[in-house]
Amino acid sequence: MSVNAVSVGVDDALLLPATTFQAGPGQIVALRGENGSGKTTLLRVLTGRARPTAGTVQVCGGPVNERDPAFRRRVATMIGLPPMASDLTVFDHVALVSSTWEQDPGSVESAARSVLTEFDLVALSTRYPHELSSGQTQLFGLALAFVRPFDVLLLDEPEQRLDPERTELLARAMLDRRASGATIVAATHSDRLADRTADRTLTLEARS
Ligand SMILES: Nc1ncnc2c1ncn2[C@@H]1O[C@H](COP(=O)(O)OP(=O)(O)OP(=O)(O)O)[C@@H](O)[C@H]1O
Repeated sequence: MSVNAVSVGVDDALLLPATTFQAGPGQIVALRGENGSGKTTLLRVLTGRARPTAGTVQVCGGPVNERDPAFRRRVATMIGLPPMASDLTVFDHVALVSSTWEQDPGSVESAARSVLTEFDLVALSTRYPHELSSGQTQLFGLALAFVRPFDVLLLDEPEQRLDPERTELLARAMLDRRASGATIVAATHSDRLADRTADRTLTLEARS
């Protein structure tokens, strides 16, 4: 991933000041900075949900294009909670996402069970989304991001609503995917998560 002098502006507002960084396979970058410094905007640029006003971006060696299935196959994101179907259980959702990306249909159920175990959600497998606490909902969203294969994972404050034990589950899941060669960029306000996982920190400077 290569970000070169990328900035984002809307009318007179500067959402992201000029930012440059690189991240390779097997690296975790913690994106730090105070509220409003541009972390989510940078993640949105990396997913293709926002266009840079200036600068260049490459993800997985090519241009960013959310509409390209090959790009989406390689890049997973969790920016806010994903939409959820009120009449599908936690297990149904996770299996549905897994089945979208898993080449071998016979592996879907085991992949779903594995990620539910990883995020301590097995006991909640048969619940509906509206039957989860806020922290459990966050874990559920994370399970939907982590159940699928990816080369690049973009996370926006993934530690939100999590207690220290569940934050540790998240850290372990991130380190596990890093060990498999993934590049992870995580915007976070958690010193604990950054200290535990990050190879590098990129701090966006606040504007006056
Ligand atoms: N559509 C918009 N028009 C103008 N300014 C915007 C717009 N969207 C976001 N901003 C501004 O862009 C700046 C960066 O927002 P962004 O959400 O990227 O910050 P952040 O670092 O993720 O903040 P937080 O830590 O609060 O999540 C903020 O000052 C925000 O008010």
